[in-house]
Amino acid sequence: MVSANNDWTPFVVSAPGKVILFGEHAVVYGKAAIAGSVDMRAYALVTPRNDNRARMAFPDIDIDVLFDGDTLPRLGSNDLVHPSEVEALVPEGINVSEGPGRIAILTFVYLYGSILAGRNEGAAGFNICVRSLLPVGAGLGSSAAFNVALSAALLQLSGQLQTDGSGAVDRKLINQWAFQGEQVAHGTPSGIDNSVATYGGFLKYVKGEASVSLNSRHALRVLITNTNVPKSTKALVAGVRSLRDRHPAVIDGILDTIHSIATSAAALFQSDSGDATDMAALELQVQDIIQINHGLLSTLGVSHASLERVRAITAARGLASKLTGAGGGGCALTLIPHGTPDDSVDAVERELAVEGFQCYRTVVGGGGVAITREVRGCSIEMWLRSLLDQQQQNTSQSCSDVFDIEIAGFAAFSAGSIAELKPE
Ligand SMILES: Nc1ncnc2c1ncn2[C@@H]1O[C@H](COP(=O)(O)OP(=O)(O)OP(=O)(O)O)[C@@H](O)[C@H]1O
Ligand SMILES: C[C@@](O)(CCO)CC(=O)[O-]
Ligand SMILES: [Mg+2]
Repeated sequence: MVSANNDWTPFVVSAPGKVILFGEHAVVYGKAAIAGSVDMRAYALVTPRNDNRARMAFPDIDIDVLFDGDTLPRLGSNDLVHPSEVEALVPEGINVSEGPGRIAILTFVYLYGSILAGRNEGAAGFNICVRSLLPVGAGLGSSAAFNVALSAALLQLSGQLQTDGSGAVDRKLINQWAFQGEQVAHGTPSGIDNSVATYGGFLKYVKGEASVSLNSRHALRVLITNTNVPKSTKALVAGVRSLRDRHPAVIDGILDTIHSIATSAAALFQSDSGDATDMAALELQVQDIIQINHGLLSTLGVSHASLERVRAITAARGLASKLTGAGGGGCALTLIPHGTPDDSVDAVERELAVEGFQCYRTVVGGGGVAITREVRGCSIEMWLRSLLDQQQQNTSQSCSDVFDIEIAGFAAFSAGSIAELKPE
């Protein structure tokens, strides 16, 4: 709990990005989807200050705002504000013009007003700085990782996060608030991205139902290709909605087929016996349905020439790819079947790089939201710094740009204070 004299110690919250294997867009209409976490995360560092002000620094999108605590909203449980109506709550003088910063500021103001309302009256203020290893707006759930990290940080500050005997935090509460944050950004998100960022792992998701963890015996190896073509998740989701409004029976048929793809894929992964021959057969079937799912998404109008280029390059080497996330640019996903020679994957990566695309090789699954309050033997800022240095070393060449930006921004953390990011 935050105390009046702000004698709490800094802490770090992190949450992963996600990759959708099957079911994007259809999941918005209550159909099944399959997704898992990726090993790129957003990190929020929270430090105390003594002047009743809240500083939010989001260097990845060039945002650094200092709020006077008294000007931020306090939303009681009776003040029902829909996330889409939050602009009216932003303190005067704060610029919320179009751009990535607009959504981030609106989300912060909404979550601050809702989560901290009435619970931090004695708190003297805090700094929150979020850095992410995820490309922003590329289909890997950067908004969900941001929302989960921000929600968990504010819940922790407000004293609402209960930990059980094993030290695990209340993920359900974090996920609920992160979903509200996603609504500020998208209007009608399905909730799949924030669920993966909260719980991690590899799961089947249906809106409004508890996620089902898929216990495939084999690690699912994928190549993610960022086409670097910017896209808007909100606009793409709205485009599919308008197509469905014009042709409800036709589009519902497509959404139902995508549902069948996701449910049969879930059954396939669940049936994985761990036997190598079975795995090869399973991967062949997964490759088939990757092609079919992409075809249907393309029919929904959410592919892009750059994504088709990724498909052609990978298909020439026998690998199946589909768009992942909202489409319209952003990222493609390629299954790397077990037994694919490393030099084939290297060659594909080189060909994709020639097109100006960026590749990440990863295994689907991994931990969800995590809060680090204490580290033995060093400050939390030093720990974060060395963790990021280590990740930089472990990451393939193609990620280096992302990490260079990352490490440069985090230099301020190792100095021990977020306030040193830029002079106020
Ligand atoms: N590191 C970050 N710092 C601050 N805000 C961020 C950060 N990463 C993401 N965001 C917020 O999320 C928005 C991007 O979300 P968007 O949903 O369009 O893309 P995505 O989540 O990367 O892709 P998808 O939803 O298709 O998986 C940014 O405009 C910004 O508001
Ligand atoms: C396109 C979509 O299905 C996935 C975005 O990652 C939207 C959503 O589920 O909210
Ligand atoms: Mg998003």
